[in-house]
Amino acid sequence: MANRANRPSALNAPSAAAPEAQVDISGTGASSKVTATLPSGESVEVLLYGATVTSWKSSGGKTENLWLSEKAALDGSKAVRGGIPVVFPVFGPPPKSGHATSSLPQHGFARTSRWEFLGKSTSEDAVDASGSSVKLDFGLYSSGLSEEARTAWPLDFGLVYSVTLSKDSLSTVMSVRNEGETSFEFQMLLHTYLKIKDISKVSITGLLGVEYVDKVLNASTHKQSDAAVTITGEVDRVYSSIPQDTTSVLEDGKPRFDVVRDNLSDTVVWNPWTEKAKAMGDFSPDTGFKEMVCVEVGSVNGWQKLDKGEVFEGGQTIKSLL
Ligand SMILES: O=P(O)(O)OC[C@H]1O[C@@H](O)[C@H](O)[C@@H](O)[C@@H]1O
Repeated sequence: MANRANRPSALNAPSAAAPEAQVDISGTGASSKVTATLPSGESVEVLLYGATVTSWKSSGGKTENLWLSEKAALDGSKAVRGGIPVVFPVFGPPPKSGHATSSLPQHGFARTSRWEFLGKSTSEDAVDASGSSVKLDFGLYSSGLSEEARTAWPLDFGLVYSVTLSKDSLSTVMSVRNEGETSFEFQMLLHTYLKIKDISKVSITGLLGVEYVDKVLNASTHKQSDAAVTITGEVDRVYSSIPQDTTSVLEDGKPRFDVVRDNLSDTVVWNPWTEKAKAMGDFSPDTGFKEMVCVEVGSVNGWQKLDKGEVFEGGQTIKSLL
């Protein structure tokens, strides 16, 4: 797992001849964010609140790949509507009672907690000497939780979330460590809002034959029988135990994104469509649902269990294929 001991490193430390990625910290308090830019112009922006990736630009900085609501709260007052909110330790509404997560809000506390920036990694495999990739690490520990979250989930854990920007891809990987005496169970998910041009031209592949729970149809279970998922109304599906690693998003039949899962077997496909979009106060514009689709990788079918000292690591690499 990513190790706290070898960070933080010096920001923008001078290196040999090759140009390095630029890493800047800006803003104050809950609005603090870390921005990394490669010498070739690609960039990523991460709000410390929730360690939420709010922007990822590829093609030399010309193409924004993530959808962010015009009314997303970026001041730490609520979870960000857009980008990549981190869901932990429970996905969706928690079990009503009888589970350690039962007193938590929907999607847990990671997306509404202030994370620590641990630094940019300087190890050779993490930061390409040519400046073509840079890895940023963020940490959240039980000691850093609000009193409310700590009371609701009084377990000792450490999360390290690594965001690696490369020329045409972004990797976001979470490491969960049990730092207490007691075992705990959790779910995690990376709630990625992909920016697309026109939802009517989007198809999603890589899910054929996979079972899913349809939250729009009373949580009934179905099997994906079409090779491509198209979206013509509200969609909220939890695909589980997916054998293939890659879920692809195509626009107009052309590959737009590949979302590659790493040690995570589930994927949620979500689009709120007209009514739900309108009903969300922080979803803007109302027609924004035409320009986004959430493809959310995670471990949300059942629970991951960690005993004392154990670590779980899982994440995604998203490739922008323009
Ligand atoms: O409004 P929230 O809490 O950010 O959740 C947004 C959506 O997140 C998705 O992951 C869920 O499957 C949906 O059911 C939910 O509506």
